[in-house]
Amino acid sequence: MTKVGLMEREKREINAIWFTFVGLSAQNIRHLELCKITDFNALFAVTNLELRSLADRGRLDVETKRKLLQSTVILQNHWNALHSRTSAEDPPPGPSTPAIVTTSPQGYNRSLTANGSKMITQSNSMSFAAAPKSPKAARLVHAIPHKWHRSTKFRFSGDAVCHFCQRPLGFGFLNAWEKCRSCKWKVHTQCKSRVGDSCGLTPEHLRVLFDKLVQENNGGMWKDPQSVPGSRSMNEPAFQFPDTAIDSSSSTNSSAPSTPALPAGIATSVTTSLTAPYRSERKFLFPDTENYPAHNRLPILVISEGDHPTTTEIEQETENHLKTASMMGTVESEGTIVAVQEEVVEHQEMDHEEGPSQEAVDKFNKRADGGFTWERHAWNMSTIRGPNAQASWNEVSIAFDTIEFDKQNPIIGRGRFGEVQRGFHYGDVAVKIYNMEHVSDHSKRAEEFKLEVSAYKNTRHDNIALFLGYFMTDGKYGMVMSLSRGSQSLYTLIHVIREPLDLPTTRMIARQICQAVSYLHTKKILHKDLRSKNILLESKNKVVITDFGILSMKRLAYPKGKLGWHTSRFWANYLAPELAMALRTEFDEHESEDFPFTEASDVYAFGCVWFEMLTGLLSYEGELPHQILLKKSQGVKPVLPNIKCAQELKELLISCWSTAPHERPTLPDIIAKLTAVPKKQRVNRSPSFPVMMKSYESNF
Ligand SMILES: Nc1ncnc2c1ncn2[C@@H]1O[C@H](COP(=O)(O)OP(=O)(O)OP(=O)(O)O)[C@@H](O)[C@H]1O
Repeated sequence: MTKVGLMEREKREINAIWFTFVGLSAQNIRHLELCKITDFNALFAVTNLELRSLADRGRLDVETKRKLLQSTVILQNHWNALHSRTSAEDPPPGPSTPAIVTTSPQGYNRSLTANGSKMITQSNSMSFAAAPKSPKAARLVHAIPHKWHRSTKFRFSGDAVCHFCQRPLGFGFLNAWEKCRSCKWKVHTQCKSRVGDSCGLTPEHLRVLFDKLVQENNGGMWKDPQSVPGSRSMNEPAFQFPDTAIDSSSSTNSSAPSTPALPAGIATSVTTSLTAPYRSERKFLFPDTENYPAHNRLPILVISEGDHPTTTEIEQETENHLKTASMMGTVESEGTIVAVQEEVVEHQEMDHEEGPSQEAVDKFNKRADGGFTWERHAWNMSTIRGPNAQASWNEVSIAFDTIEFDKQNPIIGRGRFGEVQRGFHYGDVAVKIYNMEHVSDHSKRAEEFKLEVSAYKNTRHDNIALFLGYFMTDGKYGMVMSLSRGSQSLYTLIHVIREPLDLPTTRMIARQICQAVSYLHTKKILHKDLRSKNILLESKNKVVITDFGILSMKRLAYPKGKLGWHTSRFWANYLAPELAMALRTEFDEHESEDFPFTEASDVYAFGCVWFEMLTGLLSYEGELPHQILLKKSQGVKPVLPNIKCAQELKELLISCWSTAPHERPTLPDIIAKLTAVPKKQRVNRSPSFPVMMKSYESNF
């Protein structure tokens, strides 16, 4: 590849064109330039958080901010992929040994060719980063120093030009110029300092990358599968790996692409054009890990934007649906026309007459146990069906009109499956109104709702949101529960307020979570959606968990007619690898099986919450959901920043993230470990995302 140096002005222009292409206004771009984001290297040198705060300071609107953040991650992935390809396939002029840490799934470092480089990739084994020397947080920075050496050769010809300034290097001994041993660039000595630490990634690479990305997008909308749900056919391969000439499974000196997943189309074009002579169909895969089989291509996760816009979509659809239904009646699948009002009456009558049918209970049991792990008889059905079942349902039924809703400030928050309102029912309460639109058969909604609520109805634990009752009135399905003071979640505490948690508090909260989930497990209830958002802070010393037993494929697949699964933000971060693999591209509603949730998948999710509390970061922070799914399917684990706490606690985290579910500890084991570790420990969070990786062994 010919190397043409780009002047600073040109780099700046490319940067500006890129931002314009992403959708930033001239004012936004000026603001970023004033903040020293003048070229891609500068852009990549800031963390997501820093970029977010820059965007906030520049008053970028939510949508533009999102585009900026997403496009930066995607661009960086392309950049890394491009670098790993070109450095592997084109040496020279690529860097001879890019210092990339790659580790094996067995948990040891496969290679560490430091070589002064700071390029870091994610690892598929568990390792903790060494204590950072500098507190500067940075995303993956391409910073591989050149290995300059001063040439002493006599130059007979003056034709050769400086790769940086494009002026002749001159001839004879008199002209001072230097050559990089790795990438073979020749530059004037005075130009050397201006080239930067970008050995192996030349401005020409950058130009090609940029051209390709812009051309492929054809000036149109940013083609990110997450932001444009309908932009890609489900029949197309969802993602392609950048081909790699290095097989990391066999090489001991390999440079694995840190983020192998590239959006379809873009990935193909970039890699094809840049590396056509070396193209192979080989995919990057760690040994003994899985990948999505052809029949189960990587699914699309449609993520809520801002708070929960998908809920708004659902509400809109619901409203339209109800409007149409109230005017025309509802056409049932059998062709029967049922007036909506009659249907509501029917529900109300049913509420007080009987519990769910045996068939529904059986189906639910299958779902509750994931259809895989638990025996059907293990479900405690006495309160669902049995001699006293109806009495027990009546006991917890609350008349909707006896709840007073806060008129000033009714909504506490909205989630994917409904909204939570502040109310009064013989005391302050939280009322969660569930969206049951995913059950297309209206006559089955009440039954399905009861099955979901039954998980709450049977629980009494200090660390579980207290269920007070339920209602099913006028097509409203809701649950009344104790109002958590402050209505704050652990997520808000860690990621919004950014309250540092000391180790004793962290351990205490972790223990409470484990005790609550363990209690649920003894009741044969799986949480299925354990996340910091679903852990509410009752006080500084007490948490309660909520939102358990609700999640199902059916819920995530609603609304239909759109591609992909509709999930909350960061849902994929907590998903156990076996669940990620089970997430099919399409939902088949005739299939009774749900996700293979197990106790072990709850343990995996607990590991993620534990990680959040220890580090203040989300696992796989800053990565797009499809990348996370792909990594999980390949056994690539989250990068661990530096954490200074007892080894047992680190090991605990690692064991919770075991790829094989049976290798994860049980919750009682975790509680025992959390209790056993000496109390006087402090957590020193790393201020940054990974800095330099150390092997698993060196830490343990
Ligand atoms: N019992 C409660 N007391 C006080 N606040 C609550 C209670 N239950 C839920 N909330 C708050 O209500 C809001 C919405 O909760 P909900 O569980 O519906 O959605 P979510 O968990 O935020 O989002 P999603 O379920 O889509 O991930 C959250 O901010 C949550 O903290």
